[in-house]
Amino acid sequence: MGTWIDISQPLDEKVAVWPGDTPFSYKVNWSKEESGSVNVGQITMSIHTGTHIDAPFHFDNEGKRVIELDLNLYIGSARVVYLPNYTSIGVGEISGIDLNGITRLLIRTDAWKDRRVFPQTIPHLQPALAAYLSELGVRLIGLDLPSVDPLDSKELLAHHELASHGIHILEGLVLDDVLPGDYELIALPLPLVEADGSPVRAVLKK
Ligand SMILES: Nc1ccccc1C(=O)C[C@H](N)C(=O)O
Ligand SMILES: [Zn+2]
Ligand SMILES: [Zn+2]
Repeated sequence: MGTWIDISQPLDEKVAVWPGDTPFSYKVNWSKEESGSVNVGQITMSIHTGTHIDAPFHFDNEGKRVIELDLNLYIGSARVVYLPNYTSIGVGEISGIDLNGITRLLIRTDAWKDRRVFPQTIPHLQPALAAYLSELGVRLIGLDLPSVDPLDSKELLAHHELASHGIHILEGLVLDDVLPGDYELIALPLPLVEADGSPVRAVLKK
């Protein structure tokens, strides 16, 4: 008890990338031999790769950028719930689970089986879940999936409904070995001033 566990996807060239989006790359751009002192690396990636948060600017031109988001959303108590085998998750699917007093909700679906391959289809969040969760006090929702909407959605109804109810989005978690229950979460975004999202190192402690 009391040790932090990593619930983040490793970032290397094998990480699954949204179809058509920028591949991940890391390279030593200035080697120790060249610089005379140090290896200096460079990363290139889409922000929506691996474990990351969405800022509202991702889906709303008037929405907040990463730097404007309240850090307190991404640190603190979180409840993990297990909802496997659904094609979508809405009030009906979640209403049997006690969420009273929960600020941060992490949903383990186990639906993204091989995380090295971008999924064909995922369970999505039903937009009406946003109002239900915000009524309970939820401010952050995290999933073990690359999106909260269907992968082919252009309207991104769940993204918009969550944002309009003050619920922030954390995607691409690794919850394979995480049992339902209460934890401490840290999943801090980088201080990216203009960005539409940020990779995070997400960790949990019982
Ligand atoms: N990277 C993309 C490239 C093209 C189109 C969508 C995406 C997304 O990332 C959308 C997804 N719903 C997301 O928020 O992570
Ligand atoms: Zn995203
Ligand atoms: Zn998203």
